[in-house]
Amino acid sequence: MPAQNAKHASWAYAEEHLPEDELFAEARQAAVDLGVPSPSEGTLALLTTLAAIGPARGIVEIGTGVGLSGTALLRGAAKDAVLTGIDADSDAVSIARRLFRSEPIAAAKTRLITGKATEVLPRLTTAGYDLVHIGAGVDEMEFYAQQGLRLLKPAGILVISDALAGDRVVKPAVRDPEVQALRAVERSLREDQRTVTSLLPTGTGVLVAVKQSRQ
Ligand SMILES: C[S@@+](CC[C@H](N)C(=O)[O-])C[C@H]1O[C@@H](n2cnc3c(N)ncnc32)[C@H](O)[C@@H]1O
Repeated sequence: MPAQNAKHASWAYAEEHLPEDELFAEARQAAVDLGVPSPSEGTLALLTTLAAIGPARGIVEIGTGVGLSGTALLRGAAKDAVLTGIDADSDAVSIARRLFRSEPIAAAKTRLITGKATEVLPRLTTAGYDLVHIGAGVDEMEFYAQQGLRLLKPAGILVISDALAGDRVVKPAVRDPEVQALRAVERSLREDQRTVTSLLPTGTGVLVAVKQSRQ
């Protein structure tokens, strides 16, 4: 098998590492009907794993959509965790609310806010959270990332999903504003003395930055 094909086969194999349950399959269909993109299976498994570190108690999510990623985060988080989910689309928020109600782990652990992340984030408590997931469009990506670092406690985890915008970030000829914003945020987090980072090929790319606790 040529190296490129083998690499793709490994990526696909890793994506299917954790089989999805019926609840997620239904939520995926609701997302398709609404026209909201969903995180990949591998991305959801990674979110559950990252939330299990600590485990996370305070979680903020930008772009909760129909609630797949929020549910994945709560499956790994502490029993008394609270997820503050922000989404500008009220239809998506209604579906997320239903999903959280059908998921025993997520019941009563979510605070959903319908609104623009640029307006909601500044109102949240500095150093009050263990994990921030940025799963929304990239119109204000640098602002979201800086707000994320402000919200995190030391050793908190910042996760940006769809960090490779499909496969567009890796193509030098692609220079549209969305791709440029993702390249810029990758560089700024990598160069930020407060963080250690890793860019993973999971799903459509996941950038993970941990806010260092040592000075
Ligand atoms: C890729 S979808 C998120 C999917 C979601 N994580 C899930 O698991 O279902 C992106 C979501 O971000 C929301 N969004 C986009 N820009 C936003 C903004 N500025 N503030 C809040 N939400 C935003 C969209 O309404 C959409 O639901």
